This record gives sequence, C-alpha cells and structure tokens, in this order.
Amino acid sequence: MKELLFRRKAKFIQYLFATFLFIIDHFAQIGLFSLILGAIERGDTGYYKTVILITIGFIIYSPLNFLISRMLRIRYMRDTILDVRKQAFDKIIHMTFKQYSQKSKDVYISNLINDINTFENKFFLSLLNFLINAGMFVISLVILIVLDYKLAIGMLLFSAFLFLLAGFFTKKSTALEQEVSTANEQFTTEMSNTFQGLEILKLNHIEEKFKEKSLDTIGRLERKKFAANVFTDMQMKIVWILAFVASVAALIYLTYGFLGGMTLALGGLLFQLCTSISRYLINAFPMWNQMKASISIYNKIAEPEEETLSNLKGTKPFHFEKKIKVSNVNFYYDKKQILKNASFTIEKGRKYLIKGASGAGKSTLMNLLAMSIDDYSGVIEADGANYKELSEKSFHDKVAFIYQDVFLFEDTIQNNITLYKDIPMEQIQYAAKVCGLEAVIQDKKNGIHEMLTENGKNLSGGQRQRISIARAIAKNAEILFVDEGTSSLNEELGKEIEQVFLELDNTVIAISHRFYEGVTDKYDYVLEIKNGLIHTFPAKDYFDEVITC
Ligand SMILES: Nc1ncnc2c1ncn2[C@@H]1O[C@H](COP(=O)(O)OP(=O)(O)OP(=O)(O)O)[C@@H](O)[C@H]1O
Repeated sequence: MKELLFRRKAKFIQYLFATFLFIIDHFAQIGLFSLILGAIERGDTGYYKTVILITIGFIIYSPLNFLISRMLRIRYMRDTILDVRKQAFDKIIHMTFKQYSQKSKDVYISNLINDINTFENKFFLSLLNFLINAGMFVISLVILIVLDYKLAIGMLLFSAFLFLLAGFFTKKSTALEQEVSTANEQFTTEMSNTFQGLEILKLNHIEEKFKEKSLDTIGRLERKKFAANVFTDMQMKIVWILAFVASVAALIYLTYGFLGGMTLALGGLLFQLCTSISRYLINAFPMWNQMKASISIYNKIAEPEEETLSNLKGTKPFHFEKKIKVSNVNFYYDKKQILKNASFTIEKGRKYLIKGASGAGKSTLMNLLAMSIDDYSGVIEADGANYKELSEKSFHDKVAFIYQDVFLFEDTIQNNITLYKDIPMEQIQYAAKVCGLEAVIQDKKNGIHEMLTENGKNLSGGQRQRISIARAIAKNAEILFVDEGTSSLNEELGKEIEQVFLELDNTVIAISHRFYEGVTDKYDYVLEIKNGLIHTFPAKDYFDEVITC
C-alpha cells in the first residue's frame, strides 16, 4: 500500500499540501471568530473596521483555497485509482491458469468493479478526512499547549484513551468490509448465472423462482452493507458521546478561568480549540478504521497472492523429444479416489484417446497431463524432468487445447489463428491449409485479414473448430489436448475435423464419445479408465473388441 501511495511522490506531496490548505482555511475561520469576539469586547471602531476588512478578505480567499485544494487532490486520486485498476487487472491476467480456474470469472468481475468502487469511494474519503482531522488535531493541540498547557494535557490524555478504544474497533471494521466484498462476489456470480440461463428460465416459466433467489442475494448484500455502515456510525456515536463529555469538562474548567479574569476572546478561543479537538477525534478514529478496511480490500484485489509467487517456482523449461512417463499416480477429489496407481507412457507423435464411462475421470486425467492439476501423488515426467519442476509458461508455449466450444476474438482471422504471436505468414497459411480453411479465407473480402464478429458468429461450427486446430498448428504445438473437440458438430463434419488432427505429426491426447468409422481407429492407443484404473490398449485391438462385442 505504501508503495502505491508514494509511487507518485510529487503528486502525493501536492495532495498533502492540498490537505494542509484545507486545514489553514479551518484555522483562519477559528481565528476570525476570535477576532470578531475581540472586536465586540473592545468596542473600538478602528479595530472593528479592520476586522470587517479581514472578514471580506476571508470570504474571497476561502472558496479559492477550496478550489485549488480540490484540484490538487483530484489529480493524485485519479492517477492512484488508475494504478489500482491496472494492478487488479494485472493480478487476474497474470494468475496461473490453475489459480484462475479456482474461482468463477464473475468473482473477478466483481473484484474489478465492486471492490474497486468500494476502495475508490471509501479509501480517499477516509484518508482525506483522517489527514485533515489529524492535522487539525495536532495544530490545535500545539496552540492549546502555548495558551493553556493544563487544558492541553487533559485533552491529550482524552485523545490517548480514544486511540486505545479505536483499536478495538479496527478488526471488526475490516471483517465487515471483507464480508461486503464476498457478498458482492456472490451477487455478481448469481446474477451472471441467472442471465446466462435466462433462455431456459423463460422457456420453462420459472423466472419467479429465480427472482426470489436473486432478491435473497440482493437482500443479503444490502444487509452486509448496512451492518458495515451501522458499525462505522456506531463508532462515531460512541466517540461523539465521549467527546461531548470532554467538552463539558473543558467548559467547566474555562468557567473557573473566566471567573478568575480570563478575557472573552481567549476563553472563546480555548473553548473552540477544545470542542474542535473533540470533533477532529470524532471524525478521525472511524476514518482510520475505514481506511484500514479499505486497505484490506486493496490487498485482496491488487496484491499478488502467496500462491502466485510460490507457483512461479517451477522454472525448468518443458522439453518433449521422447516421452511423458506417468508412474504410480493417485489422485483424489476430497476423499474420493479418481485415479489409482496410474502408470503409462505417452510417446511423442502418437495419438491417444481417453475412454471411460461418464464420471470415470477422463477430464481429470487430461488435466493432470496438461499440468492443470498438481496435487497428485506419484510422478509425471517429461523426458525425465518432473512435471512439478517445470515452468507452466514454457509448457503452455508448447501445447494447445481444443475444446468443444471455441472462443474467438472480435479480430481478424489471422489474429485468431496466431493469438497475437509473431508467426511467419507461410506458417499461418500452412496451418490454415492443413485445417481446410483455405476456401473460407478466399471467400472473405479481406482474406485472412477479415474481421470476425463477436465470438466468430459469422463462422460455422466446423469453421470455428478448424480455427482452433489451426492455432495449434501455427504455434507448432508439440501436444494437442482435444476435449470433445468434435461433439458439437454433425457426424460428417465431426469425422472430417477428427481426420484433420489425426493426420498431423503432433502428439494428440483426446477425449471423445464419438466413434467415426474409418477414422477413430487411426488413434494409436486407447487409455481406458475403469474403476480408477487405467489400461492401455492399441486402438485397433480396442475397437475391434468393442465392435465385435
Ligand atoms: N472439482 C471437482 N471437485 C470434486 N469432484 C469432482 C471435481 N471435478 C470432477 N469431480 C468428480 O470426479 C469424477 C471424475 O470427473 P471427470 O470430469 O474427470 O469425469 P469424466 O470421465 O471426464 O466425465 P464426463 O465424461 O461425464 O465428462 C466425477 O465423479 C466428478 O463428479
């Protein structure tokens, strides 16, 4: 947090100066009030005129001072909030895939919108109020020490007591702010799910049911916000009552002073200083807690997590010249064992098809081989290097994923194939040709530079899937992980696409429920999962047996 605040030193100093301007204005007001009291007491016309001139000067100076102070503060706040937004976005975008997939994408959206808004609204407001009130407190106390040190000691003791009291509230304030943040995440996720499934809700006339559920979530969020606000108000009220008691005590003390010959101007000034000190404390302490709560939100959304740092530990480059060896791998989801003592080998250039009943563990196995899961026992090695020591980036640079749903960017066909990497044009054209995209590209007015509309809506399912295979070929991926890559296509198209990646030289590890006559049996091996055990079969034998059975 300190690093964020001091990143723009010059602007931060301007921010502090702007706060100081605010404080000057406040003390000018107190001084003016005292001068007016003095003028009434003295009844001197010349002095009276001087006070009127000073008052007019103050009326002109005060709004100007406010304007300058505000402009200086806004510049700093704007730049710092921009930094927070960038940092929060960076944190999400640089998460490892494994970390990212632990939460729903809506949680990240909530962090980027709701949490940043909370931080923006609360942090600077509380920082400003805290600085102003703390600054005014110090100045008032110094003046009070000069004018009446006994009164100053009394006020200092009272402040120390309030400081201790505020410490008790800090933990609760932070916890409440975190609860609001979590409720925001739940709200965003639920809303997103509801809207994604709106078509089903409407077709089945169950909107009302979901409306009730949504209202519950909104209610929960509002209750959390209410609790956080009430707690801040409650702190203010407690401090306010104590401050009132302190002001009454100061008034009694001053009354004795007045009876002992103290002037009206001095008495008025001392009383104002005491009540102001109380007021500064009333404002400063809850703001301090609010500031700490906002900092906890900043840490949550913008500071890298321990896990991210520890995940960077795998630094060895991924090489796959010969084989990936899986030895005695066991994997559990909670207490349920999914894979038992799995041992097999993936040879370079071979095509593997993972088979098994629904829920047998096919995706789990693919995730293990794709480095998306690492909390397994046993060893997976690529050319002798332990998977757990490999750099995730190096691995992802050399593999490609082909899913049932292809995500396409609103950009050119070329950028959708290269995924913004610097790949020679001949390689891109080769990839497009191998995947049967040549005719599609020729058909487009701008060829390979044709823009795709949102998520490639101007392409057919088959064309979209071909682009996803072209990505793998263009990047020269050593392994293609294909998870139901043809399931959304019709039989004929599915067969054509499956044929494309089975004819590649690359290693393919695929999951498919489909059997395409004359194509599926071109896989080299089938890895069948049954009751957690993995059996390797030459594909021809496996399908001959299945078909015969
Ligand atoms: N994140 C998870 N947490 C807990 N259990 C899980 C999780 N993911 C999957 N499972 C369970 O692990 C088992 C294997 O799941 P997996 O998705 O690997 O099966 P699959 O063979 O790919 O299934 P399908 O063919 O239906 O897609 C299932 O019983 C599933 O319920």
